[in-house]
Amino acid sequence: MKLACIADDFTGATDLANNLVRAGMRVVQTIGVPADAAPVDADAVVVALKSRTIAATEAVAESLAALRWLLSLAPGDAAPQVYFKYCSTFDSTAQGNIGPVSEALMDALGCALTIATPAFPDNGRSVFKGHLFVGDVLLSESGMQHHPLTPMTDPNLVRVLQSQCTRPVGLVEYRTVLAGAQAIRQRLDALRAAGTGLAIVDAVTNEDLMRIGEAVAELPLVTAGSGLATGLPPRWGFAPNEQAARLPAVRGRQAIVAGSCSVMTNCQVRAFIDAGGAALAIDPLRQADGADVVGEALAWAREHLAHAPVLIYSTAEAGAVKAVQQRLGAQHAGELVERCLADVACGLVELGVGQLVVAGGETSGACVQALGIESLQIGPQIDPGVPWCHAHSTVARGGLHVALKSGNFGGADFFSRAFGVLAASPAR
Ligand SMILES: Nc1ncnc2c1ncn2[C@@H]1O[C@H](COP(=O)(O)OP(=O)(O)O)[C@@H](O)[C@H]1O
Ligand SMILES: O=C(O)[C@@H](O)C(=O)COP(=O)(O)O
Repeated sequence: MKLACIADDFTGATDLANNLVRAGMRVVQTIGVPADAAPVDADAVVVALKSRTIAATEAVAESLAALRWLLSLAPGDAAPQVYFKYCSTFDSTAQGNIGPVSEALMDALGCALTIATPAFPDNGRSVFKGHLFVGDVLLSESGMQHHPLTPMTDPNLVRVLQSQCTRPVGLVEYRTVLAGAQAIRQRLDALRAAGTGLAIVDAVTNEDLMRIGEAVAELPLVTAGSGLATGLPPRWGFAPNEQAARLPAVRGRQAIVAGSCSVMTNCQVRAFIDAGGAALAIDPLRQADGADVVGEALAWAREHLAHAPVLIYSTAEAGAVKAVQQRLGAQHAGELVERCLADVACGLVELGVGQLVVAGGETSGACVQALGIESLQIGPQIDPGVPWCHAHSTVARGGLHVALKSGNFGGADFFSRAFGVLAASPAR
């Protein structure tokens, strides 16, 4: 194993695994920390946690448990590089968890300095002078300022990360990144010598990520979005390999469950409905008042599933989310809706759904856990950062194809296009 990865949510984990697979690595992705330490035959292992929005102390404990399990797979001198994956929009709360988890991993690995590189150019995330851009706008103007759980109101990542860390946070500026791997290494050495613990690294293009990937070969720990994963595999001689994308043959009905309230998911829900798709909205306030929202949704789905994909969604615009949160509290509203959509996902699978798209990171975490999925095999990419996967599930006898879509990923027609991509890709 060359790379031991810990991802702070489930969509992020498949995003990372997807980039590694496309770069030619054999990847095993587990859901949570497995109970045993059976040998794993893979070049990279990704442990998916649901630790992005939980208390920082719990996120640290879970991440360290994942680290211990990963390192137990590779005893002796062959220590893999450790990769802490978080969101390309640096999603975090005022308490963390990017800073506390990064520092705990540094302590555990005896790592004096690590990098923080959320850039993912294929999805329009770039970092320049420490500021994160989503497409053409700053993070804080991208819609992420309204995120239900992790509103991002400051685009200056040095400042954001510093507020979560005890160690000093520095910056590797773009002109250094452009100058190449040696210049980046020298800058990192200088920062380490000056006592800096974590360095935000500017990156705008995939070539930048290649240079950074080469420069960080000696670091025991890197922290990043999934973009950096494209820059690491060439170092070990891996090259792109399409064979890695073959999954078992498709079966079953098609459904989408959406709990993301991100700008792009709102747009995708609208596009699906405008194209005549069968869609049903979940009302969190009716659910809070005790209505059988799950039962109603499944009764509706039973009527529509035979004909085409169905969409069941709680996705709403910022104003509507705020109104729900004012009545229920942000945390409680989030948990309530996640529980509801997880029950809906299980019910859909019991109704014969074999191809399931879930939109939203926390939502995916809740659904995947409820479906009793322990590991995922990565298949063909639908859009950058979102692959189809295949999983064994305690609810789906015969296996399940799932696509876990990060809130802001995918084109506007993602929901209608996703199933065609799966049908068109050669099966194993
Ligand atoms: N209508 C709604 N009102 C309030 N909260 C909601 C609503 N719909 C979804 N949520 C919650 O918002 C959060 C969205 O987060 P997530 O699923 O990670 O999406 P994203 O990928 O966009 O970050 C979840 O906790 C979800 O339960
Ligand atoms: O890095 C990314 O942007 C994604 O992999 C990711 O983590 C997105 O999180 P959600 O939007 O919460 O799904």
